[in-house]
Amino acid sequence: MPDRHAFDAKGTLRFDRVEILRHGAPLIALDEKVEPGGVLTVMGPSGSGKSTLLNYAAGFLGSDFTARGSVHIGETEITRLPAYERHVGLLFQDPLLFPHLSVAGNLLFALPSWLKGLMHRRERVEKALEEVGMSGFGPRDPATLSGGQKARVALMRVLLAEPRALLLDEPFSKLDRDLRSQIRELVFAKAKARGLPVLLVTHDHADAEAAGGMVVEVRQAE
Ligand SMILES: Nc1ncnc2c1ncn2[C@@H]1O[C@H](COP(=O)(O)OP(=O)(O)OP(=O)(O)O)[C@@H](O)[C@H]1O
Repeated sequence: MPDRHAFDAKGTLRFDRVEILRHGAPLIALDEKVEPGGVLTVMGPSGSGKSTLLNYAAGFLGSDFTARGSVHIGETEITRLPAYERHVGLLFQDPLLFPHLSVAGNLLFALPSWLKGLMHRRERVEKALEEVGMSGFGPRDPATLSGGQKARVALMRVLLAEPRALLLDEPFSKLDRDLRSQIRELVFAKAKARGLPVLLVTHDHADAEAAGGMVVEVRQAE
């Protein structure tokens, strides 16, 4: 049996005295936690290191940076694990759907490898589309979708991979106002229903308010 999960329990996402340095100079620091189903919002000026912080948690820190401190989900220190075993779901400004795959292909790609049987996999995908009001969209080319539809597919692609936490890097910023509030309600509701802790990076106070949790303001590094 392949490793079904590197770790199973849902848990608190915890940044334990994390400090990130760029070329040896302090960039950003975070010492906070977010409970399952909760949202922690990180706000701050452009260039203050918010995306870098998410990259550290996800395992993609660039070579210009070094980090101290650790990131945990429940009892597991994920910063000790390779990126592919961290089970964090990432959403960015752009939905980043694979252009050469259909909507269903994008979603099938995300399913964990232990989930066997093509029929079973297809059913999961169809259910995911149904969950976001997109039944029957499986064969569509992602290029033919509206911005809101792309955002919904990107969300379900992340959730189908069964993450233990969500890291959101300005995922609503390219959507116009009405759509923005719809999509963010959807993202927060799905995360809450699954008991996932969420770290949200945003410039928008309305996003922070809608998230409802604690807000941390980071400053521009000197
Ligand atoms: N891959 C990289 N290699 C080197 N420097 C980088 C890299 N990515 C970002 N930087 C630099 O690191 C600093 C922090 O960037 P980061 O993208 O984390 O900031 P941010 O707070 O997310 O900004 P924004 O709000 O504009 O998205 C910036 O000075 C940026 O130019």
